[in-house]
Amino acid sequence: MDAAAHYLGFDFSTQQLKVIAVNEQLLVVYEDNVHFDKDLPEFGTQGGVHVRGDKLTVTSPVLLWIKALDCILERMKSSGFNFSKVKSLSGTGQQHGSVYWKTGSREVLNHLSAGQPLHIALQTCFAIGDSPIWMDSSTSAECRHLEKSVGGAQVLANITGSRAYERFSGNQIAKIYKQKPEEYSQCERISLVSSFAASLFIGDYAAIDYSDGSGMNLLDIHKKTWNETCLNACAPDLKEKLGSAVPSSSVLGNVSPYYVHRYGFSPRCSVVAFTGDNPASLAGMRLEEGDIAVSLGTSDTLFLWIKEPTPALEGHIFINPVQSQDYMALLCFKNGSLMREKIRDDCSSASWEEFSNILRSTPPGNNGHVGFYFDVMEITPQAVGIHRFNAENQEVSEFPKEVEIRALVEGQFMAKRIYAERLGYKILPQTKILATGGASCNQDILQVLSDVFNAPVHTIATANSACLGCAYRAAHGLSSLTSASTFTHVLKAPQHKLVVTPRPESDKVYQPLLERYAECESAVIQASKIINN
Ligand SMILES: Nc1ncnc2c1ncn2[C@@H]1O[C@H](COP(=O)(O)OP(=O)(O)O)[C@@H](O)[C@H]1O
Ligand SMILES: O=C(CO)[C@@H](O)[C@H](O)COP(=O)(O)O
Repeated sequence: MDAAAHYLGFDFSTQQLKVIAVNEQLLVVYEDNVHFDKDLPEFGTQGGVHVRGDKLTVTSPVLLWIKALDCILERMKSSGFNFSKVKSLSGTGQQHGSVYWKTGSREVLNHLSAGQPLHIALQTCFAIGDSPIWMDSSTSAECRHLEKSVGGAQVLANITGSRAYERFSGNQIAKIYKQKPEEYSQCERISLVSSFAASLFIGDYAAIDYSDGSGMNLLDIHKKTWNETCLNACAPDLKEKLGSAVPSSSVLGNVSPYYVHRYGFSPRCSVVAFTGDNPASLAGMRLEEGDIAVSLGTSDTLFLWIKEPTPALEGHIFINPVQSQDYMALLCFKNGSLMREKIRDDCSSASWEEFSNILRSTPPGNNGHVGFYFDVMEITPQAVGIHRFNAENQEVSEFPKEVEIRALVEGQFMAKRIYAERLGYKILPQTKILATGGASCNQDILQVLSDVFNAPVHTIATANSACLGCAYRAAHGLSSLTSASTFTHVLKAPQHKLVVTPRPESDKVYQPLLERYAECESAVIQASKIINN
């Protein structure tokens, strides 16, 4: 690799846009973020999103993401960042969100003028200004229709890696087509958040990559092509609007002249396909066989690198973002950081420090108290509401504050272990948990994770593994142009750091509690079904 080269990774996540630059030794040399609520208050988002009146529909303004890119690049420029050193860049976006480009927008993208910020140049380019995002759960009817069209939920999972999920883009597109047929027909290209962001950099429509494309309920994860039955079940002319999918390490082209003239990028700076934030984290965490990654971002996710896909009715299989002949398994829990923040505000004076002190001073196992905290309709499992059980399995209406905090954190991690084991994952003596995402800086939360899984927890130098993974992917994608496409130089990046090990006797405490948690969970799922019907 070139001694003076830099590689950039961008992360268009739910609450913020982040950027990381690494040097030729893959060490981080620049890091920044634009926080949507705080830095761009004119869009009026909360946690980066707008939750609509029905509480099921959740969107984000597409121009917010574009203005955030203008902001972060301007800040880099003001800080003296030397864009001409950037040999390649890549990026990632929150998964499943979809962007609807109006007919004629390709022309606008092709002819961006360096004198104008992107959010002004592109302000009329979208047929739908509020993009549906991963937190949306308003498409149950579309999901049932899609499953029926292919012969059932398991058949759909066998083809696309997942049964129909409300947030998956195919079902979101189907809803847009049904509710806004005019806007749908005005649209010449549909992007994912990741490929939309890549389009901004190449000044043209960027292809969807295999890995993020696996989160749409449309891509055949074995053949790596769009499945015609799924496309037709969702909306007409969808194949043309999506374009072809490409391997995640593809080089899409060079940055558009816009970036050369406005920011001083080299005209030879390559853009490597953008992917979903969880696939990007997998690349950033450098998972090895037997390891399990837990991302504690806006959502909590758990993922593994797998060779043989066995799609199930819970969880997802995506095409692997590093080796496209392999796969990754993923479980997503919607009530992650925002739920923890809510309980922190109610029970520990809005202070993470106090929250941590309470976790430290309460006993593992919480004297038998277990809780389920689903502020919004959960994905895994499909259930809603707050449910608390005492040691006798009786549902109670309140817990003391310190019991509440431990019940929340233990419950979140017990659910992760139970669902990972149902997917066939086995915790072995050599198992490592690799933690990332905003909450992975909290050692007391990680101690509970370690105790519940009875395995050590490691982190990498930054909690932003998705963003870092994209800087690595930028370097990897470029090297694949000149040499064999391996990820080996990335494996030389700084190693993981051991943060916590399980406390003695953890297994004795949590084995019986896990069984009780699963029993109580069945009652909670049942109660949610009754409320919904
Ligand atoms: N000290 C802390 N303890 C627990 N959680 C934290 C702490 N610091 C930040 N967080 C959580 O990290 C979340 C943001 O995580 P991040 O991975 O950056 O999100 P995303 O990439 O989804 O935008 C915040 O919502 C916050 O709740
Ligand atoms: O829906 C999923 C994964 O299937 C979410 O994990 C989104 O990809 C959002 O990610 P974060 O903003 O929480 O990192």
